[in-house]
Formats: sequence, structure tokens, C-alpha cells
Amino acid sequence: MSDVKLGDVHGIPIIDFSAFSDGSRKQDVADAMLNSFKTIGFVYLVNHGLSKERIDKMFDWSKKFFAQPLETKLLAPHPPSGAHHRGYSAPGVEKVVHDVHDTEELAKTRAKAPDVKESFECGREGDETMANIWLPDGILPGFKEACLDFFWACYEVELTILRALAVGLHLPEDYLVKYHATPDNQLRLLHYPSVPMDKLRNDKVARIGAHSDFDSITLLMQDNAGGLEVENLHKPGEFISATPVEGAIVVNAGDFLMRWSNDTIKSTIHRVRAPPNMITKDGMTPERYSIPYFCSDHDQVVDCLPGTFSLENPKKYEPISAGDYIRQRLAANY
Ligand SMILES: O=C(O)CCC(=O)C(=O)O
Ligand SMILES: [Fe+2]
Repeated sequence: MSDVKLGDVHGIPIIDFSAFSDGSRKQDVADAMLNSFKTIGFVYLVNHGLSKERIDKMFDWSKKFFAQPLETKLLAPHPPSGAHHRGYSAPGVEKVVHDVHDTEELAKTRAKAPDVKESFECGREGDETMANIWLPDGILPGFKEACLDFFWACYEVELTILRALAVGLHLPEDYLVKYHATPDNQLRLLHYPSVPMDKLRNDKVARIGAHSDFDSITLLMQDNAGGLEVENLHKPGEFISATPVEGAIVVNAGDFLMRWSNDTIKSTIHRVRAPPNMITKDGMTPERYSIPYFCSDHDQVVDCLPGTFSLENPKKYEPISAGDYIRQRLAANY
């Protein structure tokens, strides 16, 4: 029988997810995924359920959006506070930081190397606590519908991945799904403009600084530009390239799932830097587009997952809701 693991990228496994979805090799896929989440925190999935056409179409919309003049994009402005994470952020506005809560430290980190990226964030419609911020009617017609359509398509994939993780954890298959019944998810369109290669290499500018995600899991679609790097858990401070794989999405665990799993699953630090082995004529890096999709359900209070604690390995954390947890973390990013 063929292996559910098709290969790896610098140690990050590439898993054929269809063997879970079609029921043929459920436990094998679940075990492989969970194992990767425990050892690396990242995995590549192929045959994940999102068609190439659908992903390509979303990238096309993203390009159309970011190609609008700045004044147009600013008609859907991200509010000044990081806590309402919706709408458009112009290059340099957001600086992702990792566990820096001291105001002075935060200012220093931000001043060092601005994140040269622009982003558009949206969630489900009808979320009163975090309303979407769209362009006014008549500007870029079809964009809102495309975002929402993709949002719900990604949610389906999320649910299947959560089922696989539950099976890997030897919990009832719908155990994690039940905690994600309301997708307080965030679809994020990211554009990293072309910047001078030497500045990126010398950390004078950053694409996205080293950080971990806050959520349960993140699905990440990336174009072919490259530059995503994941920290080597065996050698902290060293990073491995999560090179784009044709047809694959990258899935990673966030801090909330790490806490929820009593730290058995890893939320690994990652960043986006200059693409490796780039030869450019004009000394500029090509622009890059990516689409992360962050998954959480803010209402549910979770306690450490059954099976992740014991007398010898007691619970490290108090129960908490994802909403409380994520709000604390987001507020530090703006
Ligand atoms: O652009 C990427 O590939 C990664 C983005 C990311 O890590 C994030 O937005 O949290
Ligand atoms: Fe991230």
C-alpha cells in the first residue's frame, strides 16, 4: 500500500489528505498529521479539498484588490486598534511581534525593521463583535462575495482537518469540531511588495517578522515566490525553508491549540524573509502573495484535551476561551 506521506520539505511532511477524507486510510493520515503537529507544528497537505481553480481565483481577487490605488484600499480601513482585526492595513502599519507586551520594547521592535506588507482581513458576515469592513458598494464588485465564498470553503477543510486531529488524539471524531461550531475565523489576504533584496537579506526591512499564530490551526496558501521559514524546534533560532509545494496547502498549529493540548502539539515560530537562491536582475525581490486562514471559535471555554495530561504530566493551564486568549494577543500587534 502506498504511504500517506508523499515526501517532505526539509523535514516537514507532505501528506495525502484524501486518504482521510475518502475514509480509506483514516487512522494513518490522522497519526501522520498529529505526529507532525507534535514534532514540527507544520505539515503540507495535498488533496485537501480546495480545488486549484478555487485557490487561483482567490489569488486573482487578492491581486485585483491590492492593485487598486491606495486611496481606494483605504476606503476599507482597518481600525486603529488591533483588537478589531478587519479591513485593509497599508504597508508598515502592522508589525507582528512575538510575546512582547512591554510598550517600550514594542516600540523598539517595531522601529527595527518594518514589516513591508499590506493586508486585508475579513471574517464571516453577521459577527457583531467584529463586523467586516468592505470597500463601498460599486467598488471592485464581486470581491466581497469571492472572499466570503472562499471563507466558507476553507471552513469545510478546517472541519475535516479537525476531525483528523481528533482521530489522531484518539478522541471522538467530532470532538474538536464541536468546539469550532461558530467560525470566528479570519481570512487574510497578504501582499508583500517588491523590495530591494539586500535590505531584506540584511534585515533592514522584514516581510513578516518571527511569530507564532494565536489560533487553533492556520491554513496557508502561498504563491511560488517562497520565503516562508519555520523554526527548527531542535535548534532554536535556526529556520528551515517551507518551500512552496505545487497543489499543497501548509497547515500549522497555533498557540491556542498548543495550550489546549497541554503543550503536546507545537505552535512553531515562523517568518517570511527573502526567498532563497534568488537571482534578480535589478536587485529587487519579486512581490509575494499569500492567503492565511486562521481558525478559532471565540465562545468555547476549553480545558486541556483528554489524553494530554496525567499524574506525571499534570495540566499546565487553566481553562480559557479562545476569544479571551486571542484578544489579549491581538492588542499587542498594533
Ligand atoms: O505569508 C505567509 O506565508 C505567512 C503569513 C503568516 O505567517 C501570518 O500571517 O501569520
Ligand atoms: Fe503566521
